[in-house]
Formats: sequence, structure tokens, C-alpha cells
Amino acid sequence: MSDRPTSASDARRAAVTLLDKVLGEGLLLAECQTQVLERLEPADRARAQRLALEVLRSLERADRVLAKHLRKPPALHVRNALRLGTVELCSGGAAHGVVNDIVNLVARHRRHAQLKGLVNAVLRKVATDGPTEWAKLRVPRLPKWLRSPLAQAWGSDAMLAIEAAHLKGAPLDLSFKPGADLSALGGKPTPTGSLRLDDAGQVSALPGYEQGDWWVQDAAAALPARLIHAQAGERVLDLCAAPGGKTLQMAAAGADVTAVDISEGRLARLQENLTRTGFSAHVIAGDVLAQKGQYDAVLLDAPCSATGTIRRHPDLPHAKDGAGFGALIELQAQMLAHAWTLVRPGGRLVYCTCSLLPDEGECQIEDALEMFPEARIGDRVQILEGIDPAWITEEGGLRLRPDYWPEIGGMDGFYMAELIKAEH
Ligand SMILES: C[S@@+](CC[C@H](N)C(=O)[O-])C[C@H]1O[C@@H](n2cnc3c(N)ncnc32)[C@H](O)[C@@H]1O
Repeated sequence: MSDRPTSASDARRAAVTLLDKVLGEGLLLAECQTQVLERLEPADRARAQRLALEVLRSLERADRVLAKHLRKPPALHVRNALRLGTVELCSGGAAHGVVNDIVNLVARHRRHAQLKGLVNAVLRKVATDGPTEWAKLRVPRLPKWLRSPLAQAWGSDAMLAIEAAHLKGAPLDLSFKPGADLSALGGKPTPTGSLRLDDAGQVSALPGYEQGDWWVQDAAAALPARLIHAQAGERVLDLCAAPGGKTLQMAAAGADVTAVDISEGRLARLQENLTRTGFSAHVIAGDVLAQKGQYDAVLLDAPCSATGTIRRHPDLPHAKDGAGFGALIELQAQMLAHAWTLVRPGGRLVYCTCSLLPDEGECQIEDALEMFPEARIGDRVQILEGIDPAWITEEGGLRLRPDYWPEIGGMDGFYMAELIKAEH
């Protein structure tokens, strides 16, 4: 057999490097993948990403299978190579190709080359026993730092259902221009009016992408803009707007949108999205807390733990430990209080976060209703298309979770609520 690396080997090597960065350095994939994947061909880049995501989703299972064959865990890089091999072997990968590739990957590493014999022996055992064992393993659980507060908030049955949704991953949801012909895409409408594709492949190769007929937006993430219900000609402020999914929805409704975000890099993506779709908005690079003026409607999509997006970002629970969440919750409260000053009398504000933690959702709105005497909760949530009334919360917001819609592929976790400002 030749030892020459193939394109599959390049993808595997890159996947292991990504795992080293997430599990060793606490980086999110979004923070390291551009650099790690830049030298790969597009197909290998996609393959490396997919492999890293699969391992992160199934990490607990891979470790359980490997634990039987290892007296003590080896160095992280070797462990990650073994995890990748295990996940591939247990999900139908051809044993010969996978084992050889992973062994070569370790053999080429200066510091770990002497472990190639161990890797070979372990993966051969995994190839024999792993696949049958795999099917019997429990659904991987979230790490304790996150599982405990979520189980406390939603109960232990819901927790298991959320974890099952995380393991399944997410379909691709699109929002689209009114009247766009999407028939070439296939897909099915969600109850809330997004278009859902199950096996989408490369997004930019899909029909209608170049023409800007649609943009990628999870069905749950499309609801805050439905809730604010921007009207043609209204002055709307989109705070924390980039990369612009909600800006596009409100611009599509004909509103006069001002989009604010602090990140120049993310605003460049918002601008690309505006150009591709042909919509326009005033774009401001700046801090929410420095904004001035009065608007008919303000949408605040505050920075948050992003714990509602784990089915698409399984790196998050492994890279983070919740240490920064207290500061985020404080910032959300400050942003909400400032955003409220930007709403004209009689106007409205929609607050939302892609978080599963009530501290970043329900609690923020409960506090706001106490602190802003001229605020009341809006009732548009009750007439939103496709909403289960059970999702409406005690204070009148909307709680969405990944375990909702299990039969059609779930949705991101989200919280949103509309506050109406009194006229006088
Ligand atoms: C949840 S994302 C927004 C997603 C966006 N609304 C959409 O629908 O595409 C949160 C955004 O908040 C921005 N952000 C964080 N702190 C900010 C601040 N102090 N002022 C303005 N934007 C901020 C981040 O750059 C990030 O783009």
C-alpha cells in the first residue's frame, strides 16, 4: 500500500487539527476554521468540517468505545485522531482506508509517531466491535456546566429530547423574497413559512443563490422579524444586525431599516447579503449603547451564549465553560434598557436571543416589564403563523427549543418578546 497522502487524508488531518483547537485551546470552529482549512480544496474543506462536526456531536460515544481499549487516554492529538477514526468506523466508514489513514496521520507526527502501533491496534479492535456497540450507546449528554441549568429550566425529559435534537443536527432553512420562484430548490415549507431543505449540499451552488432570491436563516431565527411586523415606510432600527438575516426580512417588507453592529467583519457579510439580494439599509458600524434617535420599531438580537444553536454548532459546549455568560447577561440588560430609549412613544421593541437559558430570555423581559413603566407586552405573538400556543411563555414571550418539531427536523432554540411603548 502506498503511504502517499490522499485528499481524504488531508481532510482527516485538518479535522483532527480542528478538534485539537476546539478541545485543547477552547476555540470555536468559527474562530479557527478559516486558518486551518485555507489550503484545502473546497471539497476537502467541506469534508474536514463535516468530520469535525460529527466527532463533536458524538464525542461521548467515541470516548466510551475507546475507553475499553485504552488503559489511559493518550495525548490530545492522538486521542482526537482515535476519536475521528472511531466515529468514522462506527458510522459505516471502510475499515481499511480509515485505519491506514489515521495510523499514517499519527506516524507523521514528530512527537507522537511512536504511538502508531497503539493506534493501529486500537482502531482494528474498534473496527470489529465498535459498530454493534455504537448503536446501543446512549445519546451524548451536554457537559455538566450547561446540562444542569438547562435541565433545571426545562426538566429532565425535555433535556433528553434537546440532546437527541443536538445529535441529529439541523436541516437548511431559507427565508426568501416575496414572490420568488423556489420550485427548483425542492424542499418543504415549515409551519412558520420558511423553506426547509434536508440535504442541501453547497449553499452557494443552489438555484437562486446568485440571483439573491433567498438567504439562509433557521426557521426559529426568522420569527423575531415576523413578530416585529415591520411595515413599508416605517423607520426600523436593527441592533446587533450582522450578518443581516433579520435586516433582509425587514427590508423585504419595505421598511426603512438602519442596521447597527460593532463588528466590521460581520458587517461586510451583511453588506454582501444586501448586495446579493438587492435590498438596501443604512449600515452603521458602532456600539448599540452609543445609538441615538427615535424609531417606530427596534429589533435587538443581543449577543448571547448561543446555546440554542448547538445542533449546528456542536463545538460550543466543548469549547466553552459558561465563564463569560454572566457578563453577557449584564450586557443584554444594558442593551435592552438603551434600546428602549430609542423606541418612539407608541412604537415597539422586539428583544431576542438564540439562547436556551431563561436568564438571557424570559428573565430579561420580566425585569424590563418591571423597570419600564410605559412598557406592556405585545400580543402579536398569539397570531404568528405556525406557532404552538404552548410555546408562549407566562410573561407573554415566545420560547422555542431544538426539540420542537421533532418530526420535521427541529428548530434552533430561541427566545423573543415584543414590548409596546405607551403613547404618552
Ligand atoms: C446574534 S448575532 C446577530 C445576528 C443578526 N441579528 C442576524 O439576524 O443575522 C449578535 C451580533 O451582536 C454584535 N454585537 C455584539 N456586541 C455589540 C455591541 N456592543 N454593539 C453592537 N453590536 C454588537 C455581534 O457583532 C454580532 O454580530
